[in-house]
Amino acid sequence: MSIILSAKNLTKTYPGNKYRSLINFNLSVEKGQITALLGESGCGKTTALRIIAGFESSEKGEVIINNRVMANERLFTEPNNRGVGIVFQDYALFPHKTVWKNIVFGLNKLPKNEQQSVAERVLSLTGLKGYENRYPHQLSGGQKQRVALARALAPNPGVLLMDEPFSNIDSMKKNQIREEIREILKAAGTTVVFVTHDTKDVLAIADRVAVMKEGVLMQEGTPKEIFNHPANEYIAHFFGKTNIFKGDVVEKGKVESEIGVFNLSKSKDLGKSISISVRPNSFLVHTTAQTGTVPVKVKKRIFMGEYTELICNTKSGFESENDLLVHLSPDFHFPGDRLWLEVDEKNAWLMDNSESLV
Ligand SMILES: Nc1ncnc2c1ncn2[C@@H]1O[C@H](COP(=O)(O)OP(=O)(O)OP(=O)(O)O)[C@@H](O)[C@H]1O
Repeated sequence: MSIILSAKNLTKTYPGNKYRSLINFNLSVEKGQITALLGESGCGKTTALRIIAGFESSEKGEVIINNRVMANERLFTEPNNRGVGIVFQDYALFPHKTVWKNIVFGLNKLPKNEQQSVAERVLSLTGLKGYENRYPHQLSGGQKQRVALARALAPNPGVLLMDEPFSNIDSMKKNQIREEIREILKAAGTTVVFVTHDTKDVLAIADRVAVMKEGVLMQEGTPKEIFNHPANEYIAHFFGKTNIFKGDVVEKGKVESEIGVFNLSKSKDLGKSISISVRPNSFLVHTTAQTGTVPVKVKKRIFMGEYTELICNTKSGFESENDLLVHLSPDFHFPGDRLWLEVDEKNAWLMDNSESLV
């Protein structure tokens, strides 16, 4: 697979700020891949996207697109010469131009007949045939987004950059629109980097995800890898609900904790503290005490449709302040407020507490 986009050591301090908004940011994106930059507000994801697009400069490092160095310490290529398409958060459609005119706007270097065939291709790709003569105000949010996408795809960009593409779509429609967008992007074979703070966007459309915090890319991988094997507690929490238990390395390769004893593949110093992440649906749940189980007291049951969320107290004596989340099938009935939990080795993910950056 060939690398279409590579960002190396991008670093940014905005004028007047005492902190760096982006710190040694590295990313490689393969052809046809959809990569998400994920993180909470202010973590630097838009800054990374804007540097790749050429709307901001980096203090050091370089941006390479399609084997061409677009920016480094000596050179800077303007955004319109980078071969990137951009879909802005607010779509930035021209309000007084029809859908058709919005789409052909960036094609003015092509002869008229080619403009026509490209526009027809992207209209059909984005399911907008029949809407050519409408104005943006005559479209739904999802349709506007597809026009923005059609306009960005029309010049056949090497890389498409999207800033929070689903933030203006109401939540009822989001799932359907995410699926449509993924299908369009995959059908076009486009290489994409998009920014989001919503893990649901990532799980629905991304092939890979880069999780960021305070200007640093902390972990990069497939959504499944990051969900199952987060590098640290922050990522474990960010990527869906989880329970964190503390454990200690008691002998070489063994971690002892409140929720059980686990094997550790990497060698760690004796006495070292380890965090154990267990997703709420990963417990084996018993209604009676068994060896190797931990008793919990159920404080609250919340019906969530596909599952029931239990909020429990753990630790012997039930005095812990820490809530523990358990997801059960709504059909799982149990009398009273006591359950016994067990964690299978394969469902426990052990992390070094040092938040070491991967
Ligand atoms: N033009 C600017 N001037 C000064 N500081 C800025 C500028 N743009 C962004 N910042 C700061 O840089 C940091 C990262 O901002 P950035 O917009 O990249 O974050 P983000 O992760 O995209 O956040 P959001 O999800 O809220 O858009 C923030 O602390 C922000 O206040």
